[in-house]
Amino acid sequence: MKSLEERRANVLARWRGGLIVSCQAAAGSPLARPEIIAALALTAELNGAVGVRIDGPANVAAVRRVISIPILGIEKVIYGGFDVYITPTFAAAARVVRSGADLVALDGTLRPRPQGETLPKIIRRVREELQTPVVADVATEAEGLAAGEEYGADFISTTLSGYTAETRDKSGPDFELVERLSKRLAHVPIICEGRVRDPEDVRRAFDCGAFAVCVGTAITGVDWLVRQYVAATPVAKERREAAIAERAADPNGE
Ligand SMILES: CC(=O)N[C@H](C=O)[C@@H](O)[C@H](O)[C@H](O)COP(=O)(O)O
Repeated sequence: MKSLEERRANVLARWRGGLIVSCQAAAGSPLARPEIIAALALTAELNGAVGVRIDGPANVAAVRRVISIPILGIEKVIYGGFDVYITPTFAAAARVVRSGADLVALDGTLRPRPQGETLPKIIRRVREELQTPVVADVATEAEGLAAGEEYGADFISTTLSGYTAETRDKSGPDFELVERLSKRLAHVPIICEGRVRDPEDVRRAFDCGAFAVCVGTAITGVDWLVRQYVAATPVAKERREAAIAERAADPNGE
């Protein structure tokens, strides 16, 4: 098994200044199949991406068979009563590492976690017991500083900005968070992730001090992309108008 330091050095050398492509598909999408996720990941590699972000052990294993760039593994698990869902437990992290991930991203907020686990403890266990570097997915500057300075996360990603109670009002990539964290955390690389929609956003993220940029929906979110274009068609407009008219005619209807 490679040591934590070897893995960390490998990713640092290969990811600096590069693009990570998040290859995910929502449950229920016809794209949510390991062989399709693997094809998306290989497409990313062949066209110059330096890494991929992959959800779930079965997808990680399928991707590992076809690419050689580092895989950032996550496992999204929903537990009733908890808001954290990105690799919420040590067991989830262990599953993606066993399936072939080179590093693990996990919820880096201080929100309560299932099974009484805590962020500092999960980060320590992933690094020590799995010898695997950790990316902390954060929403705020305070969370990034805590994860990077106090709990030993190897990388910080702005993934959750816009998706927590405190940051719900944010739209677009959080360039300000990238800038603040990269100034304050000189030794912890910052990944800009979340709502990066075009190449100009990527340039701006690097200008703000990002170490790497991760793009998902704008590249691999085929379901989302089709919906955006459909929404701009006359057919969609007619459907919207018909629905409004139907509700006006029968306000108590289903
Ligand atoms: C908040 C959350 O659950 N983010 C997820 C994390 O894995 C993914 O759903 C995103 O697609 C990913 O972060 C990339 O972002 P975007 O798809 O906006 O480029």
